[in-house]
Amino acid sequence: MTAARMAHGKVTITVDEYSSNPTQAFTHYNINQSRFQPPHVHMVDPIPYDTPKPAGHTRFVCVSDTHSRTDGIQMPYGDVLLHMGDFTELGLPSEVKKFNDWLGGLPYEFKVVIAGNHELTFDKDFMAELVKQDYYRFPSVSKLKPEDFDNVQSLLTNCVYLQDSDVTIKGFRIYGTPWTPWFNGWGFNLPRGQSLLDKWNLIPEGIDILMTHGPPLGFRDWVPKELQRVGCVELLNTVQKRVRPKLHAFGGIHEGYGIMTDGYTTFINASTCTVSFQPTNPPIVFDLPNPSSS
Ligand SMILES: Nc1nc2c(ncn2[C@@H]2O[C@H](COP(=O)(O)O)[C@@H](O)[C@H]2O)c(=O)[nH]1
Ligand SMILES: [Mn+2]
Ligand SMILES: [Mn+2]
Repeated sequence: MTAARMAHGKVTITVDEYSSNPTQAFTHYNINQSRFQPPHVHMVDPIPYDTPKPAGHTRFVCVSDTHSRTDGIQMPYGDVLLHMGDFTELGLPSEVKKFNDWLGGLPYEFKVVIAGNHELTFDKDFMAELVKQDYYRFPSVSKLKPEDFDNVQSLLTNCVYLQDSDVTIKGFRIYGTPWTPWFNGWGFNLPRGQSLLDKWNLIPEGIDILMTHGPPLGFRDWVPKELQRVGCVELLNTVQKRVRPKLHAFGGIHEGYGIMTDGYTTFINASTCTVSFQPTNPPIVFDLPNPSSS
């Protein structure tokens, strides 16, 4: 049992028995529940950029994992830009400034950004540990003085930056969070299981759009070179059983670029960079009907 409806109607997610082995979790839930195959899930074709936006809709432009390689990206028409993290290589202030300048030149009415594991300077606990334990792993980051990065978020003047927080834009409630399962000890890494679930439990019900850096289990989370599923099981259960956003946008696994749906939530892996860090995957546009109160 990974989700229970309590007496007051609230759904509580608990740690899945397969949490620590997502490939095994995928196989188990697929064999026993067909959870990741039709009719429960489908691939979705991206809409062409010249598709007219339906009346009463907002057009979201999704990008992720641009890794300081924004120069050649052709950006399509839209209302709101969503960037799901890894906008730099190492979170150096110079990279953040360059990214912010790029954002400033884009025509969208709103731009919403979260960090990924590469935005090292945005993770204060990571920076504190880096100085103590692993001085030579990221020399250019270790060389920074605290005053260079203490306020690195403030360099993002051309967007709304979300970190375990939400914003309402054009009536859509959007929540953003940077955490991913531990992998090689980068920023915003946490162990699978309760540590990550504690972060997902901060996501309020009633969110329309969820932005995470990494994928949930089973949705655009396949790493071919390792024949592994690497999505987070607790994130999937939180999305499908508790929060139920209309759109879950992420990146993180560059090879997983693409769109799927479970019939209610659309899952977009918008990784711009390929596995070889070439920024060649086009931005993905997605139209959502405006919430009725806006
Ligand atoms: N087996 C896993 N591979 C992973 C994981 N997270 C990322 N990756 C691989 O690295 C690239 C690039 O990721 P980045 O964060 O360095 O930009 C990604 O496309 C995967 O191939 C993981 O948790 N497990
Ligand atoms: Mn990346
Ligand atoms: Mn990443």
